[in-house]
Amino acid sequence: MTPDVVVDIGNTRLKWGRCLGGAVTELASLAGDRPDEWDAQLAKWELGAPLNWAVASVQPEWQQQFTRWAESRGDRVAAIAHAHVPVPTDVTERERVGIDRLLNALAALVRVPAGWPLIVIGVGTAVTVDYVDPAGVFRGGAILPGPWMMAHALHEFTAKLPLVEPQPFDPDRPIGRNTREAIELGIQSAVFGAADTLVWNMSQLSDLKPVLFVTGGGADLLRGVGFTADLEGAIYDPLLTLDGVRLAAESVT
Ligand SMILES: Nc1ncnc2c1ncn2[C@@H]1O[C@H](COP(=O)(O)OP(=O)(O)O)[C@@H](O)[C@H]1O
Ligand SMILES: CC(C)(COP(=O)(O)O)[C@@H](O)C(=O)NCCC(=O)O
Repeated sequence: MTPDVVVDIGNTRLKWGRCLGGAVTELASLAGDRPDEWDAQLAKWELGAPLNWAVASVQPEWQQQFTRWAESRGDRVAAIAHAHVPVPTDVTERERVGIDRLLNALAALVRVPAGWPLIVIGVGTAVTVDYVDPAGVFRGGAILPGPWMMAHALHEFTAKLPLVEPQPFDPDRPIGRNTREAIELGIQSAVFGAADTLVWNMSQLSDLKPVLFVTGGGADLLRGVGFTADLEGAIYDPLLTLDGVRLAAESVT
């Protein structure tokens, strides 16, 4: 099917991608459980009915609510399942891999000539770092708490730590001089340090230099950082998952 809008439902935000001319051209990041926001976004994009939606989700409750809302408008909603993602995997439980991780791999694979190893970092509620080998096989990766989850955990599990908004990594600030700066630096270092180590370890799996993709609502927190690994290139693409949904929708009849 050819969707009018693709949807990526994460654990914090519901993302819409407007599709025009075989590409995702615009992104909207919306609340996962706010039909009033969805109505407003439709009006903003001046979209009528009936629409074709392709939806991929790692949050089943929001997916149900979204599907009910769209179907009540008379729209068609295609749910993207693992079987729709034409990316071979070498993992022990393919069906349990977050579909967003597989969709990122699919979209990354079409952006790079065949034969290159790929690494995809997703910075959202969780951070994921995944490896696609030179044969195009998704080999799995790592999952760690995302920056906002870390900020919330530090605030909620302590008496004295304020809730801090994660900030972009700043290599010129190696020391936090007050509580807030110390938390910001701790979160930046946790995310970048983990990502950098994982990327380096994954880069050792092949003689070819990997191409790195960074996506997710928090991708900007890593923008401009220098990774230790020797990379063929680093591509920051906030539309990666949504483009994966669009590509997977081609497998839906
Ligand atoms: N408390 C929060 N926790 C997580 N993300 C938040 C929070 N508040 C705002 N955000 C925003 O939500 C987005 C989360 O990234 P996104 O990739 O959409 O995550 P997910 O796919 O897990 O829903 C970020 O753009 C961030 O700015
Ligand atoms: C790891 C994730 C929580 C990331 O989700 P997000 O941060 O995008 O909301 C999601 O991909 C997920 O629920 N995965 C299931 C387990 C797995 O991928 O193995």
